[in-house]
Amino acid sequence: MRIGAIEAGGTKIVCGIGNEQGIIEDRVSFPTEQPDKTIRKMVEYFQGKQVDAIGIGSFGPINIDRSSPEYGYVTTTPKPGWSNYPFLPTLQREFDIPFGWDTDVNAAAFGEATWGAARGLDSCLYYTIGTGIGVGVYAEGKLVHGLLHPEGGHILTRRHPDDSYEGFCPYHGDCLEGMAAGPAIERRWKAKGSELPQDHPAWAMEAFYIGQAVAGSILLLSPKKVILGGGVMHQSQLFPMIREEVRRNLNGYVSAEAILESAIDDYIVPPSLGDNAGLCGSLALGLKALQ
Ligand SMILES: Nc1ncnc2c1ncn2[C@@H]1O[C@H](COP(=O)(O)OP(=O)(O)OP(=O)(O)O)[C@@H](O)[C@H]1O
Ligand SMILES: [Zn+2]
Repeated sequence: MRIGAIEAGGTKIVCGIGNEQGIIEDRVSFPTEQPDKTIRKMVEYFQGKQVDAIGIGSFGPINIDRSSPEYGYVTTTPKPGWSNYPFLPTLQREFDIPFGWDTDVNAAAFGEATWGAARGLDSCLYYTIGTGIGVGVYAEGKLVHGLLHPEGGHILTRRHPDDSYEGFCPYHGDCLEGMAAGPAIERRWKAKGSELPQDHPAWAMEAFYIGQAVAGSILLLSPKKVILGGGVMHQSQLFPMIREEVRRNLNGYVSAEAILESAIDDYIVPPSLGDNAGLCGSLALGLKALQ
C-alpha cells in the first residue's frame, strides 16, 4: 500500500509517501507560501504517484467538524492568504481518494501511538514546543476534537517569581505559549535558545513553565505517555528538569507508578519517531482514512 502524507506547518510543508508499517519511502519539503501556490506544489508532488489515501496534519486553527460545510478549512490564522481557506476541499477536487485530516499535533500524537513512543497504549499527549506550542490529545483510543480542537498551548500558567517578561501571545500575553515557546526564550534572554549554554538559567525557567502545563494536563487527562517534541526540546537537558518540575507540582498526589522518580524517565519522553513524528502522524491519518 502507498499512503501519502502531508505535514503542513506554518513555515514549511513536508509531503511524503509511506507504507502501512510507518516507513517513509520518499519526502520533499518546501516553504509555506500563499495557499494556491503551496497547494499546487502538493498536487504536483502526488500526481502520478498512485497513492491509496492521503493524510494531512495541519497547522491551525482548522475545522475538523465533519458535519460543517467548512470541514477541512483553515479558519482564523493570521497567516497571509490562509484565513478561511478550503485546504482539504481543494485537494479533494484533485484526487478522488480517502483523506485523513486533523491538527498537526493530533497527527503527531496518533503517529506516536501507532508506531512510536506510545505504541500499544490507548492514550498519550503530544506537545510541540517550537515557534508556538501545541498539544495533541489521544484518549481512550481516539483523537480528541471536542468543540473545535484542544488548544493546550494557550493554557494559563503561574508566573515564575523571577520572571518579568510580559509574554508574546497576542491573545493572552503570558499564557504557556507566550512564556515558553521559542520566541519567548529569544525575547526574554535576547538570544536564540539554540545559542544559550546548557547551564543558562533560561532552561530552569523553561522547565518551570512546561512542567506546570504537563502536570496540569496529567491531572486533567491522565495520559499514559507524555511526548515532548519541537525545536526547543532539542535541548535535551530540559527533559530531567521538566520531569522534576512535574513531580514537584504533583507533589505525590497522583499515585501512578509512571510518575515515581524511578519510572518517570520512561513516561515523559521525546518523540521516538524523532523528526519524522509529524510526517508519520499524517501517514497514520491517511491509513486510518482507508479503514
Ligand atoms: N536547538 C534548539 N534549542 C533551542 N531552541 C531551538 C532549537 N532549535 C530550534 N529552536 C527554537 O524552536 C523554534 C522553532 O521550532 P520548530 O523547529 O519546532 O519549528 P516550527 O515548525 O517553526 O514550529 P511550530 O511547530 O511551532 O510551527 C524557534 O523559536 C527556535 O528558536
Ligand atoms: Zn495564548
